[in-house]
Amino acid sequence: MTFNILISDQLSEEGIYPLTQEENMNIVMETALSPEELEEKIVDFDALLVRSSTQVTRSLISKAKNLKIIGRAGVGVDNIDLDAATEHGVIVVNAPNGNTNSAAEHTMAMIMAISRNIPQAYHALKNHQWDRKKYVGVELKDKTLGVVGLGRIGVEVATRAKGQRMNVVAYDPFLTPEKAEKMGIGYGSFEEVVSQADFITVHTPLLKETRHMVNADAFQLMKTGVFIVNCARGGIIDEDALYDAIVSGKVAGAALDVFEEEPFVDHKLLELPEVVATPHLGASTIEAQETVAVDVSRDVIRYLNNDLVKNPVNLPSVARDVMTVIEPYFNLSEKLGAFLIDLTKEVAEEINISYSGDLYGIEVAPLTRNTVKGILKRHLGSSVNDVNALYLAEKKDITVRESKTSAAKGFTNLITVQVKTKSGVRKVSGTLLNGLGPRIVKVDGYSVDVTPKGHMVVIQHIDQPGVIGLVGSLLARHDVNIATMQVDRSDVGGKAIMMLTIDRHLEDKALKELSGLEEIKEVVAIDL
Ligand SMILES: NC(=O)c1ccc[n+]([C@@H]2O[C@H](COP(=O)([O-])OP(=O)(O)OC[C@H]3O[C@@H](n4cnc5c(N)ncnc54)[C@H](O)[C@@H]3O)[C@@H](O)[C@H]2O)c1
Ligand SMILES: O=C(O)[C@H](O)COP(=O)(O)O
Repeated sequence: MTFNILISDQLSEEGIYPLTQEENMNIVMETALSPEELEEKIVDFDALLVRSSTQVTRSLISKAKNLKIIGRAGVGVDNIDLDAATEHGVIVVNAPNGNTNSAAEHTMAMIMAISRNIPQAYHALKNHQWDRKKYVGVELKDKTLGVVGLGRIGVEVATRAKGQRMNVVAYDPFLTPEKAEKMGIGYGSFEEVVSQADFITVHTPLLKETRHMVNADAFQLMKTGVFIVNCARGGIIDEDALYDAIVSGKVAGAALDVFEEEPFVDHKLLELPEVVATPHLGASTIEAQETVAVDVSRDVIRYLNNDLVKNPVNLPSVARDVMTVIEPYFNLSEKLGAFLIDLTKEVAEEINISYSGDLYGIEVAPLTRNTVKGILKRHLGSSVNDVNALYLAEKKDITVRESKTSAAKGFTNLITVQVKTKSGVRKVSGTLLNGLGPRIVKVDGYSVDVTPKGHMVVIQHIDQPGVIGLVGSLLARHDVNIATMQVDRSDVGGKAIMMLTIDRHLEDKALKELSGLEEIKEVVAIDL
């Protein structure tokens, strides 16, 4: 089988050498495609290799019917819609180590450039101005460098700054006092770090939590005359707030390699003489480009040849033939988790997931992550993904157990999710029906048959004549159309369940009225 590989950003030719050596890889390099052209082109490709310039959007991924892997020749994956990739069963790999050194060196170059006005003085000299007075700088020795984000690059920058005899103080949620002591640096909260520093350099990824973390409030805390460096990601620093802080004299200078919107040719920050800038060159060295391209190329080859990849971003390392089998269950597994946690309305203390039938004997860890993601999303929002779902569950002291049985109670495959909360245990089972897609087939032991999608109402009631009619007419009074209805009971006149799918979200007023009916024990509205 031949695989089509599209390279849509400028990658090192030496770096993609491993790919070119594979007989079954057809490589196309097109680095000037518009987003529309890329969406048209991607249909035929099995792999897409990018740097930071290509925006790998949900729309692009949804058009990429054959796409199996996205390789990011670099670290930051904020240009890739990871959720969309995961949902479509597309694995994302990156090259997290290959450009660390180059980015750290570039950061040091920027710190040096700005402390001694080198770009400004050079520019003046090129314009025939010999001005020694204007470009008096400051020494780095004995100054404090505040490092925000002490990961791969942050550590390298801190180490180099110590070589310049700077004092280093860092903030990173994972930084322990022991690690700081071992590195010979100080540590503190974000506020403590930015208020102590003479130079501040950021090295976090761009996340919801880090977007504009250096904002007007942060500038308020800083020393007057502070220098700001960003060789990580545009958006970590609020550019408007930085502009104001430079104009007001709070910030003496800024060195920027990255920007909120890239690329650009005009930027208001560049009109300020205190700003030095490079066009996202942190990783642009011959060495880094070769290494990152080799790293992603090798992972693409591994994945397409059914081997485990080294640097997966959105999934645990799983062979492609396994992925192909479990991919159809992704939607079902997440929906079961989301459905169940909406049903309980409480925080999970324990999660048990059992896999039966066809799923016996298959690597199901990615499905477990996906289910846990569905459960945690209710309280933690979109910060949960397949990569961090189990980690976050552990952090919240939620026990996650996975089990398998070959018998699937009459179904060819069955996933049962059980959640223990402080009020008790609830469970839901789902199956993937051949050709018909996912179905919820059991809720708390009652049999149902519902597609886990859209707006639902789950009603626990007493099995007696007239209840269905009451529910139907109450919903009709609220202009809620019932699309489907399922009923099951424990025994005649005993406990029963009614599961409705409706055409729109059930408002609180109707929900309250339903809950007020004597025959009804519990009503829950669920939107999946
Ligand atoms: N300019 C360039 O060309 C270039 C080159 C390489 C990397 N980068 C960027 O540099 C950044 C760092 O890369 P890396 O390889 O060191 O990543 P990394 O994952 O090794 O380190 C990131 C660190 O940030 C920390 N962090 C996360 N949220 C934080 C928060 N709210 N506050 C403080 N710290 C937080 C993490 O704990 C982690 O230690 C990334 O944004 C990457 O995309 C830019
Ligand atoms: O995150 C990264 O690896 C850097 O920002 C490099 O991006 P680039 O590959 O577009 O130079």
